[in-house]
Amino acid sequence: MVAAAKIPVIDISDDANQLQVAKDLVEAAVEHGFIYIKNTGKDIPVDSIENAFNIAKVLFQAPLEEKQRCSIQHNNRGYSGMHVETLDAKNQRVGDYKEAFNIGPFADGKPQQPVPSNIVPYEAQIDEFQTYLYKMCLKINDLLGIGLDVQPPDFFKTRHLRENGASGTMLRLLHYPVLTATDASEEDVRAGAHSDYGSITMLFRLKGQAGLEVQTRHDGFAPVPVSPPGTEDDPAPPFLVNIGDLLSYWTNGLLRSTVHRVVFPGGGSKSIVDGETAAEPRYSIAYFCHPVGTTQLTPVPSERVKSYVPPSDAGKAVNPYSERKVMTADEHLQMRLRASYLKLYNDEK
Ligand SMILES: O=C(O)CCC(=O)C(=O)O
Ligand SMILES: [Fe+2]
Repeated sequence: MVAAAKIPVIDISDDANQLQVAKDLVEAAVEHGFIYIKNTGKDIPVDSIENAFNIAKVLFQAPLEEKQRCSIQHNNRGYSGMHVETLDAKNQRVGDYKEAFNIGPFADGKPQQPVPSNIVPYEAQIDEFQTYLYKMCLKINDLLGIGLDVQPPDFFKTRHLRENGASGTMLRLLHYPVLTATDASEEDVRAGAHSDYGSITMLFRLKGQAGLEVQTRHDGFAPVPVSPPGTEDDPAPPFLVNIGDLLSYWTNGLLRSTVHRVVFPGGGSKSIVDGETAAEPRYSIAYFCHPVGTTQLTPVPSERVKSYVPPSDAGKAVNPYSERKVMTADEHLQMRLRASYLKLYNDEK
């Protein structure tokens, strides 16, 4: 049995205990950058998550031409096919072995982008799921502000409110097919090592489906089980929250943005946890939260952030985008998208 990554499990559903929960969340964000959020079914109904996975399965079964009709655009919405995105451009010679569909916010119950016709009947369910995710994004941002004693404590939350302006927030459905003998290449990775771009990411996975690994402080990678000990009997596996580069940058590096990847586990250094397999297609759903695009990323008003001095041995753990120069949330996102979608941007120069 391999050693799983050490990531705390936190229950944020108990509002009576808010201050302690907020402090625990911040400590986990400083220490690990990844947090399991216990899934009690209270904030996000289990049905809604199951529906979303079923919709993803339907969507990816659409004919390739139909998915390509909805190809990803500069607004970061739409379909990206196999090998199109390269999350670790410095080290990968082949793009990621995955396909993905990015869905932006709906307006009046309707997507504001082309979607494959086979998911049109499910638009109401997608809209509802996105609403739960948006509320959860606000709740976690609220807790982080309280736990960090930002002034005012709702600083992060108000900067994520839709009514304050458009943002890069995105729902992403992901499909990682099984590596077939004919396609197989030594160079294939499901998702190259990367840190996320935004403020926080919420990640949903299916029981038994291996693949996600996080970088440890010793420069190795450790698997992240879908169902860590103590959550086996919950209505659904916990979801993961991880800190993205923007929030790390915004807090002068205090909150940790952790490098992670998705592998074909089972061989060599790519270990697998008991009860999980890579023998079936893998699906995951990510919700990338971003503050309103015009937000200036000057360090957040918190004494703890102000007095934070990064450890001198931080080395690679320091986010490569943390060099301080003021930019907006939108500029930060554009910088990262250009690096990941080389072809989309280069073809149009
Ligand atoms: O599929 C996963 O488990 C992780 C995906 C991921 O890290 C990403 O899309 O940023
Ligand atoms: Fe990621």
